[in-house]
Amino acid sequence: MKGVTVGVLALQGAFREHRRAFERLGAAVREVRLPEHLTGLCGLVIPGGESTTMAKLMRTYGLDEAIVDFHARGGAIWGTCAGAIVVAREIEGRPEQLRLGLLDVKVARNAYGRQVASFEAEVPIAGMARPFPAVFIRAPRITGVGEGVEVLAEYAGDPVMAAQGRVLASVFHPELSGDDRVHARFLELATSP
Ligand SMILES: NC(=O)CC[C@H](N)C(=O)O
Repeated sequence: MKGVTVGVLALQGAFREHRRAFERLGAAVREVRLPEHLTGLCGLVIPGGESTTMAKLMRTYGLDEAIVDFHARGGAIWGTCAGAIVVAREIEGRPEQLRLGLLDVKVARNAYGRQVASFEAEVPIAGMARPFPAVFIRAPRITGVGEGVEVLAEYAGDPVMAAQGRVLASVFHPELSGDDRVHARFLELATSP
């Protein structure tokens, strides 16, 4: 994708892998560490990592408000795993945890249990011809979705990828599977009029 610059929040977590996936697709990537780094981007990825640490750092640098503004001005946002927690409206049992509330879903952190903390599954995604090799790492579970939310993929009866307007969330890690189809989907969303 020529002429497109997408941002990856680079405070903590798996941001380098996202960068490489977008670069394979021909997009330019900027690592975002301060509010001014959002200028001129069409989209921003909030990566996997540790959602409480990431949220604290976002607040420290003023990125929580800056990202909400960026979204209000038309920027696309994609949260993966911890990032999906950060964009959610509600975090079960943790009303005090900072989140952006951009996606009308309720999530439960680390909800896939200890013995299956990490696993891979072939997950069909709406609009994709072949299932996606989804890597789950201490993934949150989406336990509720609002009316305006479109569920794009499910695993074991739970939504694992969802969208609402220009916000996308996946509880798995597409940047770790070597399959760039979800990154391509996000670039389409971010560059659509
Ligand atoms: N791989 C991940 O991003 C895990 C998310 C992490 N368990 C959290 O709650 O923040």
